[in-house]
Amino acid sequence: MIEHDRLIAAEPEQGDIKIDHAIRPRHLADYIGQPRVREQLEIFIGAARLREESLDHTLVFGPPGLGKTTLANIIAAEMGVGLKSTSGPVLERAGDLAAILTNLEPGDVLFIDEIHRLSPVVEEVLYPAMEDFQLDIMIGEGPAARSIKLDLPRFTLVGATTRAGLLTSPLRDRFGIVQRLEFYNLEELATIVTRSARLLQVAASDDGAVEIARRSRGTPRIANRLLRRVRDYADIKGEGHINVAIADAALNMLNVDHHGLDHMDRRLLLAMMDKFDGGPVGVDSLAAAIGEERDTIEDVIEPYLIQQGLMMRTPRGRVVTRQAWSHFGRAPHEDAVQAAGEVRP
Ligand SMILES: Nc1ncnc2c1ncn2[C@@H]1O[C@H](COP(=O)(O)OP(=O)(O)OP(=O)(O)O)[C@@H](O)[C@H]1O
Ligand SMILES: [Mg+2]
Repeated sequence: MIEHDRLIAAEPEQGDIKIDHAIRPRHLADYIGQPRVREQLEIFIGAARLREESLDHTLVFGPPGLGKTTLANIIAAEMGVGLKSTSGPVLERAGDLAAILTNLEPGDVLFIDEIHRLSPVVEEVLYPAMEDFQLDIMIGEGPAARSIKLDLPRFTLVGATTRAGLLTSPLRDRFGIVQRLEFYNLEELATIVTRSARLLQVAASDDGAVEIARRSRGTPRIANRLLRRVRDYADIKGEGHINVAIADAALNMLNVDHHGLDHMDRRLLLAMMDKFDGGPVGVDSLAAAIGEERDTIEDVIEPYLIQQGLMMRTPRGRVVTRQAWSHFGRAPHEDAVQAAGEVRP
């Protein structure tokens, strides 16, 4: 079962959505970690409120589950304005975006998730809307076609994407504020687990929370999901109390290793070692070897492994590091280690 549904997948799943409303932070003060993002937004939001203006358009990027949607909601709440949400793939035609734009109230936040997936025609409509708060759209076809211009209320566009590099540069240039979310450290994740446990009325010791945090891949969504699974285990085997022993036993049972790596991570690293001698290997070959989409590797799996120093991107392709070989108890392949630019200790 666990082999199919990826326990530590960073994308939301059904169970996440159910408890999400209970634990999702609503205000900047409850948003744990990301100190640089929080500090900047506090200033920008404070200044915009002081001047009674709308906040500049804001782009938030980072791997799945780090808190982009949460941040969009917080921005609207802190500005005291409404939020309308949509996403890149949903907006198929220019008219879809026009309908949303003409429905905005002054000051509203328009949240566009997966903004790198907007179609070019929709992007064209977005440019004058962002820059001049004008809707400029063609209606009808052939000789009867005409262009109409409408004034829009001032609004704040909040765009979210897993990789800023996927945005076209005219779109990226139209954001006044750009925030990059980083993986969370152990202490921050433990604070998130403790907070969620409190809100869900689960008894968790500090060391139990730390153990869950350690194995959460730097990602709050995964931390909250592991907390739920460990709670189930604790209900049956630990009289409802989560401590370090219960957390460890539950996570071992769930196949999440001490590094927080799951079978997808392991499969990727093992394929690099076993099939490609540790690399360098191109991402497309790697995708074919493990039967995953290239995008999944680039957006979901690889960022954390790179951040943890288990693999690297080099101009010649991906390589595993010395640390990865030792994680799996193997002798490093010296060519690969050299390709990673690592010198013999
Ligand atoms: N800074 C934070 N402090 C506390 N909890 C957080 C924080 N960031 C995210 N979370 C929790 O993690 C969950 C996932 O966050 P969110 O849905 O905002 O991620 P996302 O970046 O939008 O992911 P995706 O790329 O899949 O859309 C939320 O339900 C929220 O409860
Ligand atoms: Mg989201």
